[in-house]
Amino acid sequence: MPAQPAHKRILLKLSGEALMGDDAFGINRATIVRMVQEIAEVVNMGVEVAVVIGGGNIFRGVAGGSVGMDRATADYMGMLATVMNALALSDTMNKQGLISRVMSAIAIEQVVEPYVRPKALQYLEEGKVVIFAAGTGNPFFTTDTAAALRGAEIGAEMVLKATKVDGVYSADPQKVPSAERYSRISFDEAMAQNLGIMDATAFALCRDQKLPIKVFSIFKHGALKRVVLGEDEGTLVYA
Ligand SMILES: Nc1ncnc2c1ncn2[C@@H]1O[C@H](COP(=O)(O)OP(=O)(O)O)[C@@H](O)[C@H]1O
Ligand SMILES: O=c1ccn([C@@H]2O[C@H](COP(=O)(O)OP(=O)(O)O)[C@@H](O)[C@H]2O)c(=O)[nH]1
Repeated sequence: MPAQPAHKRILLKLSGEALMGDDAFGINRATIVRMVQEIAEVVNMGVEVAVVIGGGNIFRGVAGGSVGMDRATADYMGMLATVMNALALSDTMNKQGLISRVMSAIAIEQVVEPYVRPKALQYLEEGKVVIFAAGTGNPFFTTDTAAALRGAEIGAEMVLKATKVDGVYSADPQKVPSAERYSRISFDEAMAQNLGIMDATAFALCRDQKLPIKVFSIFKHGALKRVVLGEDEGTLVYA
């Protein structure tokens, strides 16, 4: 008998920057195709998958703000960047035989449908992949917070944060090579140590809702499937 998934419904957060692959910016075709193949594997196991996609490969509000732009304006540009990524992801999914629907937190109806919670739940029950675009719809937030928010709203059993590093470390591993990886850490410990893997708003929301987070590498082949099967992969952040 094939292995059974440990989770029925998950919220997958895909880092925008991971979509760049080895490119300097934008969306790397081979990278997005490979990501979709990994997602298809878990969808085909019967897991209901919702995705929150970032936008850092195209635009980051903090970067715009730092060069003198009004921060809120820069953040709206960042949200629009996530819509572009969502459309690219959805297109790639549909070409690979998955059925996906993009829902936006900001009104942009000629392009994608608005986020309506019951509709999102219906799509998930029908086995469609729902891609949440435009983050939370508010400036000064991140797509990590959107992942926590939407994860809680749809009753996901876990938030899966697919990123460039393979877990939560004692310090940023890209800056401190000697940092050690945790196999599990509580929200309180992660927040007390100010670990930069996720912003505090996202951590706090997940902690309050008792929604665990699994941090793992999007570049590691088969990692998503192993997380869904409940195998030892990445770092578990628990309440
Ligand atoms: N304690 C830590 N453990 C792991 N990664 C960390 C830590 N502190 C900072 N980071 C950094 O956080 C990044 C992941 O955050 P993420 O928000 O997914 O990136 P992005 O902003 O591209 O989406 C990693 O690239 C890593 O360098
Ligand atoms: O609820 C949100 C989500 C995102 N953003 C903006 O969109 C950008 C891209 O999102 P993020 O940086 O979270 O993407 P990732 O780190 O995953 O690439 C952010 O920098 C913000 O400027 C925002 O203003 N509100």
